[in-house]
Amino acid sequence: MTLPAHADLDDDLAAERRHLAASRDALSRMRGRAESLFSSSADVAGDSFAAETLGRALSRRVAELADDPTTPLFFGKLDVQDAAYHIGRRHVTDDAGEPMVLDWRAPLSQSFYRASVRDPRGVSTRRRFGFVKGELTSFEDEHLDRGEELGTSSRILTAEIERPRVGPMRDIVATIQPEQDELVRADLEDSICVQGAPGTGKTAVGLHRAAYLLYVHRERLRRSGVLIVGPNAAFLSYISAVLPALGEVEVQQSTVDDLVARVPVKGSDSDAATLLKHDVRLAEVLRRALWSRLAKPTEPIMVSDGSYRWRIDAEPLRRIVDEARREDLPYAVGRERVRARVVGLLQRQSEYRTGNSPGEGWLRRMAKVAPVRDFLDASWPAVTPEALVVALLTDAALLASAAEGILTADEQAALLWPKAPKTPKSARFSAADLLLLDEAAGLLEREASFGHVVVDEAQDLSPMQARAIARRSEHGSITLLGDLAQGTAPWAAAQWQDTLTHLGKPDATVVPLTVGFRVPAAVVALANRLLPALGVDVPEAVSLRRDGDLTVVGLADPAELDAATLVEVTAALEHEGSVAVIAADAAVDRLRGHLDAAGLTAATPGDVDSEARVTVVPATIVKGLEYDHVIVVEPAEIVAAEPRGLHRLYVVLTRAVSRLSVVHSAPLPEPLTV
Ligand SMILES: Nc1ncnc2c1ncn2[C@@H]1O[C@H](COP(=O)(O)OP(=O)(O)OP(=O)(O)O)[C@@H](O)[C@H]1O
Repeated sequence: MTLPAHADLDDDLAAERRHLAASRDALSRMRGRAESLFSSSADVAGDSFAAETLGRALSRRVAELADDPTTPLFFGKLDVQDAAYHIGRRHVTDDAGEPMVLDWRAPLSQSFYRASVRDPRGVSTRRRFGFVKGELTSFEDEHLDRGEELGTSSRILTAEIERPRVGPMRDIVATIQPEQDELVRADLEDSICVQGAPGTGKTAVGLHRAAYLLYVHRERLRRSGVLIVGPNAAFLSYISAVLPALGEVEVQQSTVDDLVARVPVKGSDSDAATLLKHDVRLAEVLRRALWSRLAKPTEPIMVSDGSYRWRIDAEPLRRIVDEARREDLPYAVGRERVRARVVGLLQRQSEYRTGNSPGEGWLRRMAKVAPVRDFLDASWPAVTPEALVVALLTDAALLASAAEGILTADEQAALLWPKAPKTPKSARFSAADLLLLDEAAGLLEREASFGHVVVDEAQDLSPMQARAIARRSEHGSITLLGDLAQGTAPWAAAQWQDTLTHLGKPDATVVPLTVGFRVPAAVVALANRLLPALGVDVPEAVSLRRDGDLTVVGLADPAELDAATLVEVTAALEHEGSVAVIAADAAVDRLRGHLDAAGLTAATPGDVDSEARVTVVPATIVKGLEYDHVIVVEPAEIVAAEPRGLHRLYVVLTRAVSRLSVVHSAPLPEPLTV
């Protein structure tokens, strides 16, 4: 890289700062215009509905144009032929509508992420800016036309990756890497599955992909919606600021549990029942139980409309039911189809007899008369998801016939409730029952489909959870993000193909990410010792980070654990950045109490606004999170706490951005000691 003379550098920097100041002014004028439109929207819109719609659009626009003074408006510049383009978080135009900053998602901006010496895409110079709290402080040029390319040795990239973490997750628009960019900008039609070791940027890629797709397919995706699914509330709040920072304020973020929460959870299950309810075989059992409700019509329908009597024989009724069944419609839709065809037959008889077409009112009345209703209730009875699930879990004979050849007698016994509720509505459903209810609802009626769904930590999806997501992405595409080595659920996937099939996207490509941006090499090396014991075939991560520290504190006496943890926490607080104590769930309260007694009030994960620098995190909810300094307390206890404890430990050990301390009194789990 050639360094320009000092004076030129200073001139350049001064010019860039002027451009930044001018862009900030321009953005503030754009926002001012949007605000004044917003405040007058009630006067210009014709009616209250239009005013509301317009008002919503404009207030969204105002929110999108918010300027965060602590983040730079642009982070890069491209010289392409004779023109220069600044690349930033959103478009900024001057009063004449000329671009001052290009949105990072614009087609031209792609070159910022992808241009290389081998494929310069017309770019002669790429400039990256260094910022401190929104102030432009430096830049770094790559003259691609002179064969200069920094790749991952860029000083600005390194600084960004090594920057201490505080608060919630931040966007990575300034430093998206070429292999990440390919995923971010994949076509809306493409469903992709990203297998990546811890800290390779899967979450970051998923969120940026959502923002990118919303930019390119704004209208379409605003109508159908974009959904982000994450493992728990703490994780969702950790990532919640990323999309708004990119100007996207309308993306729904949810856990799978919340997605299917049609009734409150009041009951619980045995482990065996839980496993079964997450098992894909239950989908078929439910399907059979539902359709077994159909009964062949044996009686004719006789209807009188006041003037005439009509009759439909059992035979044509049987035909109607059989035909509708063959059409493979959702159950409730099929029922309405049958009703409409019966009314159609009555209508034809009426036309034949009277020579006139009956009116709308007559048709509506016929659809509801008692004989038609009775016929439907007998041969295609109405049912709610609650009623179907309760029937299946309380009626041994129904379960036996629906599960024949699918579930063993023991499995059926594990599912049956000891006592039937008074009514389906009063049933005490468990968390796993919600999946059955959702499956049942999907058999009855089609779910509205999102345009795109991003699923994070997807290795933990059970088949039935995957099906719940499939129903919500039937007409859209998905981005599946995960790491088979981090699978901790009892049903965690051993290979992606099964999950993709349950998601209804068997043809999605599985793309690996292997460059680690979080965990320092020394810590990765420790965690990787667990990999052979995890029973999955995944590529190891290669850490970009050479810095970082690993300390192992072995104690003779378990009574010293808390005090030793406090010593590590106190030492960690000497450094900048966040500190987490991660321990087996059962040890969390004890450790928190000990820190508290020493005057250190720790935050809980998910409390992103907390002032506290130390967070005590139960091992079971630390997935997806990261902290500068992590103190892992008693790994053996974390492993012993659950069947897939080694996988959990792998997750726990890979949360550290800079430093990891392991404090233990029990022997370290075997794979770590080799
Ligand atoms: N291109 C990049 N530039 C700068 N930072 C990056 C880049 N890619 C990822 N990071 C950072 O690396 C860290 C890890 O990223 P992320 O959480 O997305 O990884 P992950 O693969 O989802 O990890 P896990 O498997 O543990 O959930 C984050 O702090 C993220 O901001």
